[in-house]
Amino acid sequence: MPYFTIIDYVIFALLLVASMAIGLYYAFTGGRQRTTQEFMYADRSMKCLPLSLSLMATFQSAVAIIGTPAEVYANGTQYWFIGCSYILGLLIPAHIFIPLFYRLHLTSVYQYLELRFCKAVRICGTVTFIFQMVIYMGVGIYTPALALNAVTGFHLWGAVLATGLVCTLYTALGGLKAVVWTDVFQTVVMFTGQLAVIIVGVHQAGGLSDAWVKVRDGGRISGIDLNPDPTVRHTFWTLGVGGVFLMLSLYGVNQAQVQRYLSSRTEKEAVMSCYMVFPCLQVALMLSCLMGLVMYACYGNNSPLEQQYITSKDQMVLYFVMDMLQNFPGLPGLFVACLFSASLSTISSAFNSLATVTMVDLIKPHYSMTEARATLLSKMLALSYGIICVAMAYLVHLMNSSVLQAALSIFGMVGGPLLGLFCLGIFFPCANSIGAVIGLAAGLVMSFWVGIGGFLSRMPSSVQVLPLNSTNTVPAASGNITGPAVIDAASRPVGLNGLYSLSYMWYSALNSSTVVLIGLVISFMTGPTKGADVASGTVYPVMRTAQSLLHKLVKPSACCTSPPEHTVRWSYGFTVKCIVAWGHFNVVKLLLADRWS
Ligand SMILES: CC(C)(CO)[C@@H](O)C(=O)NCCC(=O)O
Ligand code: NA
Repeated sequence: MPYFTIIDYVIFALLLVASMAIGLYYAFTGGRQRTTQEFMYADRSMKCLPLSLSLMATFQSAVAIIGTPAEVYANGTQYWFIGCSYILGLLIPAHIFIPLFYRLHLTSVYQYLELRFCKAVRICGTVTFIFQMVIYMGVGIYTPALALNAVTGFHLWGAVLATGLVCTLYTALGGLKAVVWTDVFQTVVMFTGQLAVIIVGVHQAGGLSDAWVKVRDGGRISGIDLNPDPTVRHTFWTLGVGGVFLMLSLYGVNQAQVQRYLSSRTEKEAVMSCYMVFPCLQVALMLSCLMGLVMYACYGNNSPLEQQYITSKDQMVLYFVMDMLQNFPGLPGLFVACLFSASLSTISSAFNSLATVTMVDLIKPHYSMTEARATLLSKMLALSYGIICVAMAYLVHLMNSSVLQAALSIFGMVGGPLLGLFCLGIFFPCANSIGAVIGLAAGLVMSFWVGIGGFLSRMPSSVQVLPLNSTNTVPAASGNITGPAVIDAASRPVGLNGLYSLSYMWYSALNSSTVVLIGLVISFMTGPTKGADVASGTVYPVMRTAQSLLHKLVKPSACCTSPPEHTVRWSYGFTVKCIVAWGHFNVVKLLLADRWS
């Protein structure tokens, strides 16, 4: 078993000490974290650069650092096409969600739901968010600790507790300012660690051109896969289009991110920071995909998993690092610091956003209290979520699919319905509160039905039913869940199994459109909201914007004349119905696939 040297331990300890120091700095400077405005929104004075790094770091944890290379090693670079979804996935938040939320001067993104619908919808949204983030936090803290434990024998719960404790302390003491600035520092550590490993790895593989030849001959460079089948795990459509919905749920309506947009000095800077997430995310994606390729260049099909040095794909990256970097004292430590940096920056954002929503959405509306007391309570909340996080890590212990897929499935299963709820409010003025609550519930039911159904139908017992042809035993593909999806005509899933085998990358899209569709149907049945009753600034004028754009394109001089109101409303409604019907047509097709074939 590879081992850690003293320098490695020192580097890892330095990461924790430096993060703690940043937390203490913001606890004793500025307003000393004595108001909720400072604790939750950094006095709404943040600049664009730190915000953009922090925005990226929030959903980039050890899961991505070890999950993405493992994915690329096993199945090639197809996953890289998720980068295409970043374009729309960030442009839409920048131009629709951010201006709308920023101008409402919200205290939490769920306050929007009360403004647009009613208090009950706000509470439903908040509770769903807490549920999502608490599970995700567990995955985030457990992943690096487990990998470290499996590969070096480092104490599992020691690592969980050390990171959990440090992270809780600096979040509770330093507030959002500390969270953002530790994110910046941790992002630098993260990129440096990955880059160092890639450079040394390429060197070990015999240089750049040798490495390239190996990955190319090993078939790891995937061309664009335009297969429209929604059950294939990774194609251009599942990643590039399904991914947009995933990105919207994370970068458009997630409290952790909206909190950062709201804490910027100006609306323009909030939009800019969202734009700047694009290059940062692309760099992060590139580094982790390259890491997978370098691993392949070094091991070929002879993976340490194959040779049973390790027991799961998720231990591969760390094993690779320890294996290749034995002769570079300090580098293994740097990579472990990189792994934990990624996770610290994620769970600190989770603590802070959870403390914020619990305070702002669940406690403050019901109990009046002084500012000092509210701030103290927020800090206590951050602390309690730290404890919950460690407890969740224990639960995640029980999950057993690739961590990357697990995390992205959570985003789709719980974040998807939330995205649908916000879209229902923002794009459909006719939606009412009853529609919103029932729509959200329907979305969650759909999500757990498909998500858990999919999970169960992929369990070993049902796998045996499939014909055992030679394609099922590709060496790099361990297990049926993550193997190259070779679905031939005979084993193509039909009926309900068709729905269960839907690619997890579509979860967000399916669940958010379910919320919108059911929300609209219920709203029309119970009496749609009248245009005049909708609070101002809470809906986005889709048709108005589209038509003024069109007018500008067709005849630049006539950009200010808008068509009569009823035409706008009618064509808007019609377009929306067409889009929703088309989406659901595809789901129904999937369900009835057996009858039609
Ligand atoms: C959220 C995305 C998809 C954005 O690329 C990426 O950061 C990712 O794959 N995250 C996985 C979850 C995590 O790293 O915790
Ligand atoms: Na992170």
